[in-house]
Amino acid sequence: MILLVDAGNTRVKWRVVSADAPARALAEGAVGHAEIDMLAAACRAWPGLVRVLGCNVAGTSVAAGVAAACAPLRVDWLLPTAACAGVRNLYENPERLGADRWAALIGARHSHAGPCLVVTAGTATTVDLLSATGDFLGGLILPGVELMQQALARGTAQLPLAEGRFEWQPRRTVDAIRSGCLQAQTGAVERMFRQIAAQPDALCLLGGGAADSFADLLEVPLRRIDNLVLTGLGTVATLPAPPTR
Ligand SMILES: Nc1ncnc2c1ncn2[C@@H]1O[C@H](COP(=O)(O)OP(=O)(O)O)[C@@H](O)[C@H]1O
Ligand SMILES: CC(C)(COP(=O)(O)O)[C@@H](O)C(=O)NCCC(=O)O
Ligand SMILES: [K+]
Repeated sequence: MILLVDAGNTRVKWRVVSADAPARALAEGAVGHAEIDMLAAACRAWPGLVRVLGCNVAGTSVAAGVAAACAPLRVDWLLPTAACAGVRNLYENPERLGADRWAALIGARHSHAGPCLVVTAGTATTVDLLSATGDFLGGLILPGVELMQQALARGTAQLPLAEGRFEWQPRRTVDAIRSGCLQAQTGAVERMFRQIAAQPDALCLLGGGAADSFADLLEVPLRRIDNLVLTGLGTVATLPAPPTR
């Protein structure tokens, strides 16, 4: 059995899979950075674990926390490369791509045969173009929904950090903030989708902790997929020599 770990800037998502069927989750969960030691309980609950494969974009102390929770198993961290599992990485500097984006692109390639827009709405929102032939063409990074709202509250005198709701014609400050942030997310997605919209089977794959806040607003062919990063890591786990450190 294998433990897959997606260490993001807000939460660490994990999934236990069997080595023969890494696409099927036997168990999964998510923990905040302050509770990473709870991963140790997952490790103890699955004594058949022989391997941990992860990706980390949350810095060295989160990586160290994951490593400590998984010990004595060692954690192999996915390294973005120029090509892996049928996906070609056209980033100018392939290794500079976030490892979570790379894993999600690999997951997308193995979930949908046509061209797709891979959207992960987490701390940041990423909007990545994957061609019908498996080329990662490039993508956007924007502040996630919560980060956008926090930035407005932090950077202004009059804007609160309060619950608003989406309105097409907002007439209260809190609704104007919420709607502005959600329109920014959906606008970015829909504009990027235009680049593949005319191709057969073009699809937007959407996941991440904030995905539900704007999924219903998106006017593109959409499939909600939770934890595409972990799906991609499951695919990488089947490779004879996965690019890890
Ligand atoms: N229970 C939750 N805990 C934390 N964030 C949540 C939760 N439910 C939804 N969210 C939203 O999900 C975002 C984090 O999503 P996630 O996919 O875990 O991000 P990351 O991969 O960056 O760690 C938060 O910014 C917040 O908007
Ligand atoms: C863009 C990200 C911050 C997204 O992180 P997340 O929201 O999943 O925590 C992360 O993928 C990252 O740090 N990327 C490195 C830079 C890049 O992908 O170009
Ligand atoms: K993200």
